[in-house]
Amino acid sequence: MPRLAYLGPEGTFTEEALRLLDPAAERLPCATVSAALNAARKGDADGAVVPLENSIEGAITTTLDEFAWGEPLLINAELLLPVQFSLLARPGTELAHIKRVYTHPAAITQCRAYISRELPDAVVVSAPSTAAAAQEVSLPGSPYDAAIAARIAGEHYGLVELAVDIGDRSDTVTRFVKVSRPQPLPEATGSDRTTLVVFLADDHPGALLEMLTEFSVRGVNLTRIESRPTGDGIGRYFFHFDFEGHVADARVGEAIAGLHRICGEVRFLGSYPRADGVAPRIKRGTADAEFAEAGDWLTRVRAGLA
Ligand SMILES: O=C(O)C(=O)Cc1ccccc1
Repeated sequence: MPRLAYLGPEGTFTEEALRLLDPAAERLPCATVSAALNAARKGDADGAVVPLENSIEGAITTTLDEFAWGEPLLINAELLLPVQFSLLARPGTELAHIKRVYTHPAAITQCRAYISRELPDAVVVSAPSTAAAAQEVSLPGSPYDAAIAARIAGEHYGLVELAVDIGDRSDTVTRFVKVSRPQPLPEATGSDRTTLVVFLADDHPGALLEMLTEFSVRGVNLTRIESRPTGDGIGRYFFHFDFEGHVADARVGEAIAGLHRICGEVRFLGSYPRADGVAPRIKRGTADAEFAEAGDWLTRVRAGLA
């Protein structure tokens, strides 16, 4: 039974994602995304489940940066989870008396309209996770009057639900990934995604275009691109890419080998089945058989046989 670290404590959305990804896993709650990933790196856990992006606010930057800098980890599964937020408070609290709200930053950005409409004078403070916020609010001497978290977190920590489904949109989805220390990749399924981090060799006009060209000429469709600061000064960035396909696919392998040739460093972060099951549209000339046939043709040309 694998042991999986996750952003805890009990009752986070990440825990819900973990339970869906691996119902049999033993769960190791951690205080932060970094702590969960380090537990996987050090071997305290076999892997970790962390949030990567959501459909409103985009990337969870702590996760992106951890993947780029720490000891290498490989993503081996992803999950798309619809999330619903509740306003939770100690029994007896009235909406009118809520002055301090505690929750995870991703929940703050996804409940902006509700907060400004219903709690215009409340101070909203960032918590390590939604469940950590609910746990804190449940303490009798807590400086916070309410938490925004999953309904299940309210049940777990003995809070009452003052409002349900308070997200700005009811169709918000968060994408979670399961990672582990480097190990054999999941097999290609025909509906896969690959994730990479790329550092430039040097800054020059067209550097981004050159990277994109490696994908474009091989018919590889990007599903996410993000630039993140390297920390070496203003204007210094590295890049995160998600794209369709598995590294076992010829077009994907050739594209990332191309990036390896022209970039400073390419960190491979895994090929894994897509949660939505969408299969890529293969552009003419980019199927495995066409790459193989072109390779055979080149061999004949080089042998003076063509
Ligand atoms: O804090 C949590 O419960 C998390 O798992 C992170 C998060 C927060 C808000 C939306 C999705 C995930």
